[in-house]
Amino acid sequence: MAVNNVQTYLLVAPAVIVMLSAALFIVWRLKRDQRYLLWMGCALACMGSALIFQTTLDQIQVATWSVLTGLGYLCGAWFGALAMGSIYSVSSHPRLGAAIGLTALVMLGYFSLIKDDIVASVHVLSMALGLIQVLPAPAILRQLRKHEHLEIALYSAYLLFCFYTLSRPAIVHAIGYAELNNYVYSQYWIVTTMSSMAFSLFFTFLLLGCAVKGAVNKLSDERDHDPLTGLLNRRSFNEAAESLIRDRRLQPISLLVGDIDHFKSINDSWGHECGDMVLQNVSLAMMNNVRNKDLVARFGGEEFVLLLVNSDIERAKQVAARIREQVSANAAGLPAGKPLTISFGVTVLKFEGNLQESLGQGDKLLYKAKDSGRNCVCVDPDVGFLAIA
Ligand SMILES: Nc1nc2c(ncn2[C@@H]2O[C@H](COP(=O)(O)OP(=O)(O)OP(=O)(O)O)[C@@H](O)[C@H]2O)c(=O)[nH]1
Repeated sequence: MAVNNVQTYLLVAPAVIVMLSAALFIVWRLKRDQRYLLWMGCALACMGSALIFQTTLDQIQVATWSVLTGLGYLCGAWFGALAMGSIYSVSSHPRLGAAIGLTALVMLGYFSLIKDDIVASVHVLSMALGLIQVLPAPAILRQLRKHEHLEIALYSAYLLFCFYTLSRPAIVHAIGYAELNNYVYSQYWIVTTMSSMAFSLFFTFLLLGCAVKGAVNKLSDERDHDPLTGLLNRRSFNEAAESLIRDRRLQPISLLVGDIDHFKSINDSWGHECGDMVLQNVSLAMMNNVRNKDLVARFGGEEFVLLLVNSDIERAKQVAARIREQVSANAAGLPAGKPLTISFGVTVLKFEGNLQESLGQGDKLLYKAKDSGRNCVCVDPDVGFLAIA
């Protein structure tokens, strides 16, 4: 298995692939939550190692070791499909992939160790690799509309790679079968190693782009949302509300300031965890009663603010009443028989009016509702109190 000069040059491409896999492993280690980096790292490691090993073999050894090198390539394709499935949250059908791989290994063994037919080996391997790779593709295609440019580019490159793998028998046919008699020095081998390197570089580049994008999205999500309930926090609510208020088409806009009654006693009686669950369930009740463009925020503690677009005071009153009823009806997860109520202050925002002033007004109305015995909706300016449940 001595390596000569030509082989040294041929080793450059697979060595680059192995280095790319190391880069993906390192980024995965740093981030941990993006599994597809690990799977694609495994895919490139398997493929690169198999390419390196096969490049160092002579013609007889290529046949002798074909099952082992085939195993490397098949594992690479299997991990690659797993990576793609993981990015788009679809199944890569790993069992079916493994079954295709095992069948291919048996056929490879037959065509290299028993019948010695290198053309058949190449064809079997190419078809099996292409089929394993293509397994997650239809499911990804079905939900591709949800994704952005980067993910669409990645999918297109992957499809191209699947197509290239499946068409390899045709490439061998075009180059001429005689070439394969000196396998690792053939044009076929140069095309294979170079194209594998080009695709690996492209995939690594796109995957790292996806990883950076995912990290940025996660950071901005954490910056904008309350970690317990997933609702907007005060800062992101103010930002989003200011831009909605400036849009004349969304008028009238109403503002609801809500606060769970006697929340402290829930914590004191049933523990902080139960209090957290109540906050989550109340948030859910709020989200279930608003439309897509409306905003729901947790301003801290047990205080919530809702901004309803295209909503006059009547609709705002109805929404507040519905939330109150739902919260009281299922007590937001409290032990049976324990009452849970919520009070609201409701006001309407003027076009380009001062948001902070209106929030202050909503707060005042909320305190009025609390002073009036809680479990009610206090409406601005003179609609008065809704009935107490
Ligand atoms: N479980 C839980 N409790 C919280 C959280 N944030 C604030 N609290 C608690 O919420 C309680 C708020 O109590 P108060 O401000 O007295 O209000 P209240 O008991 O609801 O009384 P009223 O508003 O007057 O009806 C405090 O005991 C806080 O510790 C949280 O994230 N989780």
